[in-house]
Amino acid sequence: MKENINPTIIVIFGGTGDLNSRKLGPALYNLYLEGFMPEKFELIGTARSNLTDANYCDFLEDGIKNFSRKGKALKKDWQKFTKHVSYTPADIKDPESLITLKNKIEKIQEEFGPDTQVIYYLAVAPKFFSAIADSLHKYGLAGDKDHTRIVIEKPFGHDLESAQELNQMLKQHFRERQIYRIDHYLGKEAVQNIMAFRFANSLFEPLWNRNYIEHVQISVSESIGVEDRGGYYDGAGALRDMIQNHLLQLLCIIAMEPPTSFDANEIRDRKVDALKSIRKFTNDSVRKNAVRGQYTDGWINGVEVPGYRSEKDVNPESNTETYAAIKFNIDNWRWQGVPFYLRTGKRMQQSSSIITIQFKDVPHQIFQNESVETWQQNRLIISIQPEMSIRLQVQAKRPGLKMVLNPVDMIFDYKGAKHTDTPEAYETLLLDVMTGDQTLFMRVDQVEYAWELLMPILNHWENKTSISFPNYTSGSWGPEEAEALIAKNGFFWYSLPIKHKD
Ligand SMILES: NC(=O)C1=CN([C@@H]2O[C@H](COP(=O)(O)OP(=O)(O)OC[C@H]3O[C@@H](n4cnc5c(N)ncnc54)[C@H](OP(=O)(O)O)[C@@H]3O)[C@@H](O)[C@H]2O)C=CC1
Ligand SMILES: O=C1O[C@H](COP(=O)(O)O)[C@@H](O)[C@H](O)[C@H]1O
Repeated sequence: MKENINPTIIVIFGGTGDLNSRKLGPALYNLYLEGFMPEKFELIGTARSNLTDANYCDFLEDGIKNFSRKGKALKKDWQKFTKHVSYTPADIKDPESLITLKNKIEKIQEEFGPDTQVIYYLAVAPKFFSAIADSLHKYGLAGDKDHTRIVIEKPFGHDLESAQELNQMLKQHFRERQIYRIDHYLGKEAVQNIMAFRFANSLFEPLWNRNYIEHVQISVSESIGVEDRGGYYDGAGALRDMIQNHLLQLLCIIAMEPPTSFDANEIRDRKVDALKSIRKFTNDSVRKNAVRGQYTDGWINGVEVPGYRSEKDVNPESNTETYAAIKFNIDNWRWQGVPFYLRTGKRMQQSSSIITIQFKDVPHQIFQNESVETWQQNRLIISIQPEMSIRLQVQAKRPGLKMVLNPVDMIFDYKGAKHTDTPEAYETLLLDVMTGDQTLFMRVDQVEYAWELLMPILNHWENKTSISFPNYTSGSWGPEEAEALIAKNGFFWYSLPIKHKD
C-alpha cells in the first residue's frame, strides 16, 4: 500500500558516517525501490568532508552493496534514485558554514511547494545535537511545527541528568511531536509482531499474568565484540548501551496493559505505566539482583578473539561491563511475584535475541515417572533474531503404544518470509518518520523513567571498584554469577538450539 506522504526533504547530518552507510542509505533506497518514497523527495547528506554529489552517491552505493538486504543496486534504479540525492559540506562547529545548507533547503522547499516536510536526521555524536538544534532555530529551519521533524539516535544521554539536559535542550526548539528518538529494536519485524500477537488474539490474554506465568526472560546475546566502537562503548557499557533502551522496551511490550487503541501516545502511555511499576533498586537489591561481566579472550566459531581490554580504543584497565544480567520485579496486579530476567552481552556463544515466557507447572501431576521422558513446563518463546519465530512448547504423547510424554514445539516461523523480503528496522522507522507516526519511537518520559530506574545500578557499579574483571570467556554464556542469579529461583537461562547448516 503506497502511503500518502507530503513532498519530503531528508537532511542527514553525519552523512559520511557509518550509520548512514550501513543503515540509513540502504533503508531509504529500499523504500524507494518498493515505492514508499513520495514522488517529490530530496536526500541531502552533510558533513565536513569535501565531497561532490557524485562522490556522495558513490559512498551511498558502496554502503548499499555491502549492507543492504537486497545487495548491490541495479544501474537503472540507481540512476533514477540518485536524481534525488545531493551533498552539501558543512561543519557543525561553524554555524556560518550551514548557510549554504539553509539556502539549499529553502530553494527545494520553494520548488516542492508549501506542504513540503523537512526531516533532520542527526546521525552524529550526541555532543553535536545542541549545536545543530540551535543552528536550525537560528536559521528559522526548526519553526514549522507541522512540517519539521528531528530524528535522534541513542545514546539519549549518559545518565538521568544528561538525558534531562538533552530533553530540555530539544524542548527549546522542538515540540515532542516533532522529535523521533530511534530505538531500532522497536522497528524489528518480530518485535512489532509481539504487539499483534498479544493484542490481536484473545487466546493468550487470560494467561498473561501472575496466575499462569512463572517467570520471563529477555535475552539479547551477541557473538561480536565492540568492533570499531570501542571509544564509545568504553564510556557506556552494556547497561547503558542495551538495557536502558532495547531490553527495557522489550520488557514494556511484554508487561504493558492492553492499550485502548493503536494510537502512538496511548501505546507509549501503557509502556510508561509498565516502567513505573518496576520495583526501584536499592544498594542491597542491586547486590542481589544485578550481575555484570567483561569478556576475556577466547574462541568464537573457531576463531581466536581478543579480550575486551585489548580491543581498539578501550582502556587496558577498563572496568566497563560488556555483559549485564538483572532481575526486575514488577509491582502491580498483573505481575506481582513474576520475576523478569534480562541479560545481554557481547562475545557470547550465540547471537540471538529471544524472549522466553515460562508458564507455571500443572497443579497436579497425573502421569507417573515412567511415562515422562522429559518434563518441561509450557514455554512461549518469541525469537526476534536470527530466527524470527514464535514457539509454544507443550508436553505431548510420543506416537506409539505406550503413554510416553515429551515436549514438542508448535512453531510459527514466518514461513514464506525470506530474509531479503523482510524490511529492516530502519526502513520501518524511516517510513514512520515520513508519515508522522511516533508509535515506535521513544517519548521523553520513557527515556527518563528508564534512566531513573537504572541509576541505582549505575551508581552502585561505579562506586564499587573492587570488581574482578575480566570474568567471562569469549564464546561462553557470560559470568557464572549470572547463572547463579537465575538459579536462585530454580530457573536457568534458556537458549534456542543452534541450527546447523546442512
Ligand atoms: N553506527 C551505528 O551502527 C550506530 C550509530 N548510532 C549513533 O549514530 C550516531 C552516528 O554514529 P556513526 O555513524 O557510527 O558515527 P561516525 O563516527 O561513523 O560518523 C560521524 C559523522 O559525523 C560527521 N562529523 C563529525 N564531526 C563533524 C562536524 N564538526 N561537523 C559536521 N559533521 C561532522 C562525520 O563526517 P566528517 O568527518 O566528514 O565531518 C561523520 O559523517 C552516533 O550518535 C551513534 O551513537 C546508534 C546506533 C548504531
Ligand atoms: O544499539 C545497539 O545495538 C546493537 C545490536 O543490534 P542488533 O540489531 O544487531 O541486535 C549492538 O551491537 C550495539 O552495541 C548497540 O549500540
